[in-house]
Amino acid sequence: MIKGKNLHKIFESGVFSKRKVIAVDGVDIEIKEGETLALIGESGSGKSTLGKLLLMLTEPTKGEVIFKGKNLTKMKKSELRKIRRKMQLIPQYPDSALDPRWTIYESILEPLRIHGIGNDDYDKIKELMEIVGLKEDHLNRFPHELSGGELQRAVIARTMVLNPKFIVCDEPTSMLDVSVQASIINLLMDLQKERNLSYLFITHDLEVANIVGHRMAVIYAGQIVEEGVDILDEPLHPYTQLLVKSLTMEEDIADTEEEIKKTLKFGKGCKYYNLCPERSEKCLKETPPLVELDKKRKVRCHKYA
Ligand SMILES: Nc1ncnc2c1ncn2[C@@H]1O[C@H](COP(=O)(O)OP(=O)(O)OP(=O)(O)O)[C@@H](O)[C@H]1O
Repeated sequence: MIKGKNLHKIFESGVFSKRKVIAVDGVDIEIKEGETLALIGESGSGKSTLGKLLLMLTEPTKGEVIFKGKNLTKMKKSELRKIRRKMQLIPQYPDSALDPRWTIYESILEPLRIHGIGNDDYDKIKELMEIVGLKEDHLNRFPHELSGGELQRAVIARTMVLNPKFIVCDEPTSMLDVSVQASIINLLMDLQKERNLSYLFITHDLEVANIVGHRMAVIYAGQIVEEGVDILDEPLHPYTQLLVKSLTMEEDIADTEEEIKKTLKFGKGCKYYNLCPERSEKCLKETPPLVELDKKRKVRCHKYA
């Protein structure tokens, strides 16, 4: 369904002395039809940037995005606009996705207007409300008149109105009460089954990733360090092992966010070198490749190369 090939995103900031941040550093990724790839990593590891690259909401510095066999990176803007309908984002903050001055009906209708598909489609939108678990009465309300969970359901309805095929769910439940999180996750999973959707599900919550993901990818400092199935049962990369231990509070990962920031400009060698308990000379000199092992697992660590 969608592939990212050798994706890079370098951000430059500063007027006089340019500071470079390598937010995504050579990522190869593929999500099949009807599949969820759960992308896990800490704050600043490049999850959202990778999601935006796949949606072409940000242009890759290097690399390609292929959607249903078409190379989006080489496409004219007008062509890309048509394809964008099929690729949508469910953001972390539902209130930022809806205009506070518009009713929920107007917000859900807007994508249809933008893409020139409809100016008024009350019946379709009413049906969508039912599908996402909202009432017809919600359509006349403004965003501030909805709870966090209801707002996220309205955002999901707005996303679904265009019948997308691929959706980046960027921490869609992290701002919600724990009691509401499960119902939103269930809704997304039901919609996936009914509509054969493909998801990139971004989260820093390993338990959520385990529930939603058919496969999982772990990202550290802009690079995928481990990818495959049953990762949490048998983590192979030292960083994934740390994440899994942090679940049971055996390890604290408070220092890693700071360390990620330092390594975003790192050149040669393994980016996890400074924190790795199993580092060797080779890890400092050579960037480990992402090698494919058996059991459908890929790992970026010299131990397995
Ligand atoms: N527009 C931008 N300009 C400059 N730097 C950016 C920009 N967007 C992201 N970055 C930097 O790129 C790195 C990766 O950011 P990104 O938002 O992708 O991480 P993340 O894993 O999604 O984090 P979080 O979980 O906190 O959302 C960070 O160092 C961030 O500061």
